[in-house]
Amino acid sequence: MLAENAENTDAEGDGLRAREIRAEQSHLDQVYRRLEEKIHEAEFLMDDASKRGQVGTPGALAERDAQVFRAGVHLNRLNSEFEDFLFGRIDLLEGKDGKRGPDGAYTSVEPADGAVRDDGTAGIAEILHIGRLGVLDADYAPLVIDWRAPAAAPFYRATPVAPGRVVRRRVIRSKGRRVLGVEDDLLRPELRVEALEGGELPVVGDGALMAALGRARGHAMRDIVSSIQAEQDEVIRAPAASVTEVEGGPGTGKTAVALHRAAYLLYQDRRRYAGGILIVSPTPLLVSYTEGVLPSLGEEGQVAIRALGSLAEDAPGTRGAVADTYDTQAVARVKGSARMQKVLRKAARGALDLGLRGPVPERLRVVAFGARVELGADELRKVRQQVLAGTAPVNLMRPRARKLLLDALWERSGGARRYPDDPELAAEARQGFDEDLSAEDDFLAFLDAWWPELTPRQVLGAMADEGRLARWSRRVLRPGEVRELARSLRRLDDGGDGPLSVHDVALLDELRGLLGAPARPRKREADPLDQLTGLDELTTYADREPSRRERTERLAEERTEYAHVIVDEAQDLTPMQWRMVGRRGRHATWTIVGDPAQSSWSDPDEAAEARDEALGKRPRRRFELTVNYRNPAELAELADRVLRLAMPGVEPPRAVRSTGIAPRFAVADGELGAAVRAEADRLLAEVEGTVGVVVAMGRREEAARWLAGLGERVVALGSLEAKGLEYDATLVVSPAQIADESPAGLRVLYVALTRATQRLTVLSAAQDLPDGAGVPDLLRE
Ligand SMILES: Nc1ncnc2c1ncn2[C@@H]1O[C@H](COP(=O)(O)OP(=O)(O)OP(=O)(O)O)[C@@H](O)[C@H]1O
Repeated sequence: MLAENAENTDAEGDGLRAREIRAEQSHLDQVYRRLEEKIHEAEFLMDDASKRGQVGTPGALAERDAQVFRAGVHLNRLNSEFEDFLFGRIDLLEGKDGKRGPDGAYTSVEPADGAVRDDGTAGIAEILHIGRLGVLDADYAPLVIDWRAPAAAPFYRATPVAPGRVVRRRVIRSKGRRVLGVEDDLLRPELRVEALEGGELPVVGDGALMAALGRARGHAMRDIVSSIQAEQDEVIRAPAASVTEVEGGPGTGKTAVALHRAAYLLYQDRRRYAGGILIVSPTPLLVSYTEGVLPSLGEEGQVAIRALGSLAEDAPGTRGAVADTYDTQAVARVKGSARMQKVLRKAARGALDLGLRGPVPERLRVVAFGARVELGADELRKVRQQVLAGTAPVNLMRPRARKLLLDALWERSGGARRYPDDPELAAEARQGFDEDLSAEDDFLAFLDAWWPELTPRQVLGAMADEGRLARWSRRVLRPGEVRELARSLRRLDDGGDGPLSVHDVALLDELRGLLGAPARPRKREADPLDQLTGLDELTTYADREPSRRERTERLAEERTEYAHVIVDEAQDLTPMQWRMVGRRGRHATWTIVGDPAQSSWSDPDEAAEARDEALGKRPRRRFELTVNYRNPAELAELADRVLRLAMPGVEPPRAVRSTGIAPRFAVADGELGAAVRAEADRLLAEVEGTVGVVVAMGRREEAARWLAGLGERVVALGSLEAKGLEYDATLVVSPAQIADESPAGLRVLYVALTRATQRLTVLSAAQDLPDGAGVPDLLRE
């Protein structure tokens, strides 16, 4: 039965494989028995705690709550249905010293002096099984080591060149409680080794990595926990402090590494990262593609994966702001530019005069000391300018505006001259004057209308007026840029409501800072602890104690700062987006992954400056990933031709796989839509998994119509949406059109050509100038 799953056709190999699978099965059975015991323990603890009386000192109750919370998290993790709880094993030589770490494993990486005997034989001294969580048996001996524990590092790091104590590395493939297969790598082939169980150390098959890479793709990314490679492992386990920067070409595992690093950091210092880890992704498509990876590693809750277009969604002042539309490349360039800071600053101030919240009064009349006192338009303007000379956020300047208005009214009323010889009486009179006026409805109504509380959306909406925008952006934007920007903002109505683009969101976030957060609406939200644990049937001490509860609510609601920020596809952030992300990590440590050769931003220097500003003076640690795990060599070679045009001199990553299948070149002679559909259909027949059809951004909607009815395995994508994603097969439609769409078009085309794990078809239209073999001009050698 088990042997059915074996891939080895050789009968002897089959027998060996089946025997080794049985051995791992018996270990897995033992692990599950122990897990069940732990689950019962955790359930008992929860049950017991919730039954206990709701009395006691606040300290004791809070401690009990914490215990229940921990047990709940633990229980949830144990109960998760992992596809492969146990996935690895290493057989190790005796270590240099006999010390054991907290997980029960020996800590030494290097073998003891006598571990290899003079005659080239050696004995296995220790076996470690590696899995998603650590499990100890009843005697505290390790049954499974958590993949993030130091003792598990040799599983990922050992190579034949530097094997350390590792003799054999085994990848175990299991589903639920069943072991399906094993694949071994022998790291010390020169030795004759006795297994710990006796007999010669058996070795089954090879190429666990290749087997993993060849499997068909679905619409979700898988974790790579069983086959992380040494250079990737170094990034994942790099110290958390300061900034870790990772560069690598397409398919080198940058996104995968970033996600595994989040899980590693949580394991390493859970208390610190309770402050939250933010992962910033360029598109909602990439967010949904990667979302399942962390839960599969046993981690959720403390990690927020957000698309750039929804980063401001939870912040007070921009709540609900989510991008759902696109800008043209020209408009995106203006909105993303660092120059927008100046324009927005002027807009935030200038918008006070626009009557966005009702007519702006031109004079202020009050009655003081039995007489009418009035400030006219000129005086009001002067007061406004005086207030705006400050640096506080505009909405928070209102108390100062009130104070300066009262000063001016006091002056005008002659109040200052009434008590020339008695400063004490004068001060008292002034206080009475201020109190009387401040309580007057008319004065308050004036203040509301004259210094209205503005929202970021209102100000952004106000920028749709070209004349006004031209005033606010004088000497900053060119007239053509002003026209395009104003036109794009006409999607918004007078109040600023309407569809937002991803670049609008960064502008709103900037305006939020310039205006200051408005007063917080009072509302009861779900307890964050409940969301983490699913413990909603329990009430906790914190629930019953209102001030603590409010504080917890407020913190969760206002989480715009994180303890660690991970930026994926960092090469694409515009300067304004760097500012938005930077505001969320002012006190954070950072991991930044990206590939300059895939950048769709046209001014890399400007973006680099903004990135430096966001990261400040923190020291940086740099890593490079060099192996392409996604594209077969045949497809990578084609993409490299575009890389040479886009970024001459840049070294492409090394593709590790070859399928023997060259890319296909087709030419659309007649109607483009029919050709796209026919080629997509052809790819669907050739691969089991997904097919991505990449078109120029301007063709997205058309393409979706062309493919209608072909089923869920095929998706139409604009070139910029393809970022970070992968498909079994890709159809790239009109390389020339993709390349011509923006100044960074060649790099965007490079992204499109590097999405496929198996097959690639390039479909040319007339503008691609295909040669006799259908190879478009841009892709010829
Ligand atoms: N060590 C590994 N074992 C198995 N699969 C891997 C490994 N490293 C990467 N992969 C696979 O290679 C593919 C590419 O990984 P990933 O998307 O993280 O690369 P990337 O560097 O972010 O690519 P891009 O820059 O093109 O977005 C994924 O399918 C990933 O699962």
